Amino acid sequence: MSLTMYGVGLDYPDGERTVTALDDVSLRVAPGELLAVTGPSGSGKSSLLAVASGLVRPTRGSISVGDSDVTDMSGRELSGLRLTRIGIVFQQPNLVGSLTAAEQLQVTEHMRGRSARKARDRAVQLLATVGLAGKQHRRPHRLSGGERQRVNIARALMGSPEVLLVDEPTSALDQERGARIVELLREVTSHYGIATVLVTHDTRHLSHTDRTVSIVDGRLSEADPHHED
Ligand SMILES: Nc1ncnc2c1ncn2[C@@H]1O[C@H](COP(=O)(O)OP(=O)(O)OP(=O)(O)O)[C@@H](O)[C@H]1O
Repeated sequence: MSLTMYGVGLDYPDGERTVTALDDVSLRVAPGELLAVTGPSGSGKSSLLAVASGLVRPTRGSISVGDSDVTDMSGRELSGLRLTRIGIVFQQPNLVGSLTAAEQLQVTEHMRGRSARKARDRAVQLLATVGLAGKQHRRPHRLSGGERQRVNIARALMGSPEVLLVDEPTSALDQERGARIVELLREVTSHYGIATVLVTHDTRHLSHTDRTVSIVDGRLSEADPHHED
């Protein structure tokens, strides 16, 4: 299923004025497509992910996952959407220190109605998919920064999302580990046919993405990744 935004605007109140964080944003991300969104600090990148995930309601415009209009949904329906159709990879992995890698993935599975055994099998399988075969028993302090980010990505895949929203996944990693994380996103996007939006400051990894758009003052424009630096 694709992610579609049409004429999306987001205003934040700021004293007597409003700040326009998103201004008439329209885009479509197809299944299996990895779209990079770049832009300077404060340009609206996090706002774009926040409205796409339904965490923040846009002031104007419409957002759809497949043929479901996200902007019409109740809070309860939006929670269900994030559980089963949208995966979110936050910048910081936010792993629970006392849980193993597999348990990080299993912890919310009862909300999806999966049995403990099925959740365990899926967690182990997804950890292998992201390159962590045999490391399912490790707690976060025994994983590297790149490995923690892989657990974060595997956790976002547990609900078999149609749309994956990824916020600055390479910011805490060196060049090589960052490049491998973007390669991994490329692989899972193609393999599972997910529509993926990757927000990044880091223009070094854009060769692995299908398309790049840039955002400045809340407005999107197509960018040529080879002329970004
Ligand atoms: N809760 C809020 N209240 C008021 N203004 C906000 C709020 N959140 C963001 N903004 C403003 O909206 C604009 C876009 O912010 P956003 O966080 O989307 O940018 P960004 O591109 O993600 O920045 P960064 O790369 O620094 O994380 C900025 O001008 C910011 O100051």
